[in-house]
Amino acid sequence: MITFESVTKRYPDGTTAVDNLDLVIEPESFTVFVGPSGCGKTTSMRMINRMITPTAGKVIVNGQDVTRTDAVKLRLGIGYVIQSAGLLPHRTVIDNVATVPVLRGDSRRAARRAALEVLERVGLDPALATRYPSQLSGGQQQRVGVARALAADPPILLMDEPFSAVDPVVREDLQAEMQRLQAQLRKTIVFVTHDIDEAVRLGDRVAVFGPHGRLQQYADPQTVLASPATDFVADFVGRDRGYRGLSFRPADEVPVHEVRTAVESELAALRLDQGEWVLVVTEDGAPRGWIDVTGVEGIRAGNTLVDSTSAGGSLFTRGGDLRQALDAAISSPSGIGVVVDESGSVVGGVNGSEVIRKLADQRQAEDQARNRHFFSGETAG
Ligand SMILES: Nc1ncnc2c1ncn2[C@@H]1O[C@H](COP(=O)(O)OP(=O)(O)OP(=O)(O)O)[C@@H](O)[C@H]1O
Repeated sequence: MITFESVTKRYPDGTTAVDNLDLVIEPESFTVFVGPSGCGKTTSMRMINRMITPTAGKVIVNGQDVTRTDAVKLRLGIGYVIQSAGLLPHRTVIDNVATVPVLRGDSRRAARRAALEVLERVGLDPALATRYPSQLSGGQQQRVGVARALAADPPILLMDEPFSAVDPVVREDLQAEMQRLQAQLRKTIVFVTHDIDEAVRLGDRVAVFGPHGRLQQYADPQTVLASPATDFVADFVGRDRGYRGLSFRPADEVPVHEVRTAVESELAALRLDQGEWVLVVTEDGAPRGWIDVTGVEGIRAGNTLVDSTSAGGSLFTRGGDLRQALDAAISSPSGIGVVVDESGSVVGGVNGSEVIRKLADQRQAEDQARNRHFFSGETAG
């Protein structure tokens, strides 16, 4: 069991990321933390494995206050899957999966044999085991990320927006795979997403986070949908369900703006204003996450790129629909949805309010067309 007891996290710059959180996560349950970007989901999750320590209150895992447990031992019992899969690029798939068991003291041979079994379990062809991560598709990499987290057979699995960066079809496959796995394995899973559809589909329990890191509702998915506890939840749930209609509308008229980008080696020298965000990209132009002034300070102080950037959510591949464009915008800490081309390189950004405006324009044009048919005596199609 995982318990949050009056947990607050305030960052040194004064941001309250999590405000007085009380939450009990039952063993073997699938709990989803959902809410828009910046409402404290990731911070809450990272307090479970002690990547972040609370400012006040306690996080208790299996009866022990995590700040009083040995961090290494604690993490051996907690698998962790992140959006970009976090695979080691210079190790083969099988060695990525075998990493933790080897660290734990298993022989390399035994760890590799077990890794092959886990790969099969997550639906990956064992023939891929000798490839390097860059030789896999995004969806396959995420499966390897899940396999790696499962390899040490931890009772708890933390998953932070694990499927946000893959396209919607692959994402549905991965969700179905997760449901199948959970039915077999019965782990205690905590899963972060900004997508209410994903939350409702996967969760036994859904925790909806709102502004300033305040928990708005914690209930089973049906209750969240049918009886939202606050106006915020009603708006979030209602708005997001309205998105479904967006999937049929192309986004090709939504303006794509230039976004400021930087590669890792340029970060320490960046000068940013408070509230300004820069998109970090690889040498090939693929997105790696957003950075703000606090992140740049972190880089200068020697923190890693992963610790200094916000992964952001889903990407919008040029040519996609309005839902994907809006999804990218609301899941991004900067409010700008990242647009990539077919090869995954950044081409610019879309703005959430412009996506909504485009939708309103399209609906208005359709209404006018219907009225024209009506007044001319034709039947609308
Ligand atoms: N290291 C940090 N220093 C200062 N503020 C931070 C730090 N990490 C997160 N924050 C702030 O805390 C708040 C909560 O962030 P958190 O990442 O937990 O939210 P989230 O809901 O997971 O959002 P996202 O989905 O974008 O990651 C945000 O306002 C964020 O800017």
